[in-house]
Amino acid sequence: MKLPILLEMDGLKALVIGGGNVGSRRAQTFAQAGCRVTVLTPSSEGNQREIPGCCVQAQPYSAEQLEGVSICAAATSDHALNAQIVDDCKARGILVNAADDPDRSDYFFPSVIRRGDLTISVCTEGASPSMTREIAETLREQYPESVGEKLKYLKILRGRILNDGRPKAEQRRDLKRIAGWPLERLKEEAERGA
Ligand SMILES: C[C@@]1(CC(=O)O)c2cc3[nH]c(cc4nc(cc5[nH]c(cc(n2)[C@H]1CCC(=O)O)[C@@](C)(CC(=O)O)[C@@H]5CCC(=O)O)C(CC(=O)O)=C4CCC(=O)O)c(CCC(=O)O)c3CC(=O)O
Ligand SMILES: NC(=O)C1=CN([C@@H]2O[C@H](COP(=O)(O)OP(=O)(O)OC[C@H]3O[C@@H](n4cnc5c(N)ncnc54)[C@H](O)[C@@H]3O)[C@@H](O)[C@H]2O)C=CC1
Repeated sequence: MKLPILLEMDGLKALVIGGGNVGSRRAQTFAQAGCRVTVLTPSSEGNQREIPGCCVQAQPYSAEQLEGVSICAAATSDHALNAQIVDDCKARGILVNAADDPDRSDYFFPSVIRRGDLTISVCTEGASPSMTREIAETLREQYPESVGEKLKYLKILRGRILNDGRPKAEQRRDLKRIAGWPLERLKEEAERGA
């Protein structure tokens, strides 16, 4: 069973094998999360592709490349190779995803919507990535960028409430109440106490 948790990825070493469409997307996802990312591509593809924030190496995969790696994504179009990478990672306790094998993957890449401190993640565990995309689109409209701004003020007000020395029950009541306030009111209240 897959558990949705938010992992701190800063500084972790990630290895992506295959620098095609899917591989470069995976690599950028890791890089944006602060990982140190290496992408292995066949030497024939050499310097064809640059992937922002990633170290692209025109080298074949070998299990030695897994040294020091925390998380791995096998994204080649070679099914047998992807399966070998999964075996090698599992033998070493490294978390692994295979782009062509949801059943053997330790984790999935969901569709992610970020609005400031709000993270919404959608996944159908491979049943229908198209449906995932559709649901994510709906959520993007339902939760516009302004939600991130709201959260910024809620965080300030929450900090204040938790430090105001009142009984816990009263604080909780207020925390629930302000969560329903519109942006303007939150902003006003947060700026008033600043
Ligand atoms: C298991 C998983 C990978 C993992 O994480 O391990 C996986 C597996 C596979 N996808 C395939 C196909 C497609 N994937 C997409 C799109 C996305 N796929 C994504 C995730 C995942 N895809 C994971 C499960 C997530 C879940 O189920 O919720 C998203 C969310 C994130 C991302 O990839 O970055 C991104 C949407 C991002 C967004 O826009 O929000 C589209 C649609 C499109 O591109 O428009 C198609 C074609 C239409 C279709 O098939 O529906 C195939 C067949 C490949 C083949 O034919 O060879 C496989 C392999 C298999 O099924 O075996
Ligand atoms: N969202 C998802 O998870 C999706 C997954 N897939 C799966 O992902 C895999 C890759 O798909 P794409 O990136 O679209 O294909 P692609 O053809 O764009 O890229 C495949 C890459 O694998 C590389 N490759 C092939 N053999 C290799 C080897 N021995 N060593 C290193 N690299 C090697 C190729 O050079 C190429 O760069 C496929 O298995 C496909 O079934 C495909 C579409 C969506």
